[in-house]
Amino acid sequence: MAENIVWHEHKITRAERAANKNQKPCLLWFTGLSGSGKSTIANALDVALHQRGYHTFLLDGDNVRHGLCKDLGFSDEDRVENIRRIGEVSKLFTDAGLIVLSAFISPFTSDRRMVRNLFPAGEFIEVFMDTPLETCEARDPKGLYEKARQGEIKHFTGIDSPYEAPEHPEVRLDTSSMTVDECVAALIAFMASRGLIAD
Ligand SMILES: Nc1ncnc2c1ncn2[C@@H]1O[C@H](COP(=O)(O)OS(=O)(=O)O)[C@@H](OP(=O)(O)O)[C@H]1O
Ligand SMILES: Nc1ncnc2c1ncn2[C@@H]1O[C@H](COP(=O)(O)OP(=O)(O)O)[C@@H](O)[C@H]1O
Repeated sequence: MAENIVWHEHKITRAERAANKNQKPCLLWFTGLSGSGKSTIANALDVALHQRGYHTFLLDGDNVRHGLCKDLGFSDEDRVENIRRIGEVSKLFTDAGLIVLSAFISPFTSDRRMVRNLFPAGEFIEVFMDTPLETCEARDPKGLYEKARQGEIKHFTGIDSPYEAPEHPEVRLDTSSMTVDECVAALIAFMASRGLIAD
């Protein structure tokens, strides 16, 4: 498909764009079940980084599915395409020099690996929201587990569609035992330990 298309190098490099922002771009990839806290923690980290003066952007499942991915559903095939598009968009935003936070269920290991492989070593940070299904289901913030249990929603992750848990995430957070502030502190500490933000 891309055989007659030539890649154009930009005059301003990725490194120059980041240097103007005084920061190191990276992608924090939040993965986990619905209700595991991806959106809550990504938003809280976004606020914390923004307050420290960093230039960030947050990509979130529900919002992206209203626009860029509104043609996609929840079949395995559509989820693969969803993550492919979001990975590419995340890459573009980091090329622009931003710290990107992406929060999607992203249930398949191979798709998360594909996104990781778009990035130089150390710039992709997998954040596994390792909150037990029972906690997510008890929270049921959108009433979707209830509908899935009653068969009103098919292919719901964790119920009748698989979630392949990351084996070696950079960060693992369980929001059944950690507060929002503790999760944010753990992420800030991790980023500082990797030199992505100042101590
Ligand atoms: N069948 C099914 N399975 C899982 N989730 C469902 C489904 N139908 C709708 N929803 C809602 O869509 C949100 C997940 O979208 P994602 O783009 O993150 O999913 S995926 O990464 O492509 O698997 C998810 O949002 P979160 O609760 O924020 O995870 C749900 O609100
Ligand atoms: N420690 C915690 N961390 C994150 N969310 C929590 C925590 N305790 C309770 N919650 C609640 O759990 C729900 C998580 O939902 P959400 O962040 O939308 O998850 P996801 O984006 O993974 O679907 C929210 O209603 C949030 O207020």
